[in-house]
Amino acid sequence: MTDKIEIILNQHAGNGRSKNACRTITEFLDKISLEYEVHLTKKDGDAIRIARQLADLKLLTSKIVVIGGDGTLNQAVNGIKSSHFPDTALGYIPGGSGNDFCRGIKLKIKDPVILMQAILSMEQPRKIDVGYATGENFSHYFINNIGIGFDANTVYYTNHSKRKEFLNQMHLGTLSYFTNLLKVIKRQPAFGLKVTFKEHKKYFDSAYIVVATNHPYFGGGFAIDPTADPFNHHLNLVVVNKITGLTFVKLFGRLLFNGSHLQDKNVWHIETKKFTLMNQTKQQGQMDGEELNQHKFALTFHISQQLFWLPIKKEA
Ligand SMILES: Nc1ncnc2c1ncn2[C@@H]1O[C@H](COP(=O)(O)OP(=O)(O)OP(=O)(O)O)[C@@H](O)[C@H]1O
Repeated sequence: MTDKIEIILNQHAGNGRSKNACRTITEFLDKISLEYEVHLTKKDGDAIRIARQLADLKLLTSKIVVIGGDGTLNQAVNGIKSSHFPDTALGYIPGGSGNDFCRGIKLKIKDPVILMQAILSMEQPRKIDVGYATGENFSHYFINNIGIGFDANTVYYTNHSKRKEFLNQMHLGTLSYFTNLLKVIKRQPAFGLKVTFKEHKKYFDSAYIVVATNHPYFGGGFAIDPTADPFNHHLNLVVVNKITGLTFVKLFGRLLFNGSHLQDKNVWHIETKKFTLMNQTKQQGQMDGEELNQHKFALTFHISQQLFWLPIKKEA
């Protein structure tokens, strides 16, 4: 029996989409006379702190529900994992611009109130894979992916572009990503990369796109690895070598059209429980669409799980 909803809201996510979703949900909760409290994020990192504090209260008859984009959900998961009760479940109403996590877990319900009703009716939470990356001064869970190079650079340009807000307002977040993608094609250099997995070491002289991913999607719906599955207790790693001109366009077309880019000679991918990545020159990084800035990353990736109040058929 749920007698209260603790809402973690990032009202800036999705250019107002989260704020609107929260309004309709609180109207619905008022209507059914269910108690709730809205915990607003005011700055970066707030969703970590709020989720941790709520989990530490071990509220047995409340459900915590996040309303925001993938970045806000990422923070809430990290807050739960760093609490004294890391098995605390999280509900989620997507309100971002990309919403890759919900696409990746094949969440069918789009209407926030119907989703809230489904969350309320759930008696048992579902387990879904999340990634976990560690390095020197780095220890984070991620729900979608961590990318080094091309896609991270695209996130960087998208976040710093004046057109993002305009395109988001027009509900064209993916287009915003796409136009910046063209800019990055010109600017992203090739870089050296070392990958270690199982007993193997693999070196790339000219890595270009490097994505460790929990499910197929990045950038608001691009299926970088259509074979990735957020329920199989594995992470996938995709490395694309530097390609230019027509080769790039053709490969990108295959990615959009049928996912056959994975078979191209310039693309390498694995599916495994654990691997390490080291890039030899400083590159931009991204985690669930948030900038990690430029680093020579040395990260070990593991698979982990998080409990969610989300009505999905499959479970990890
Ligand atoms: N009150 C706030 N003001 C400004 N930024 C905030 C606030 N609260 C959280 N943030 C920042 O918002 C970012 C998270 O945005 P989020 O990813 O949830 O939305 P989005 O980018 O619109 O969605 P998506 O990632 O799904 O495209 C984080 O960087 C977080 O620190």
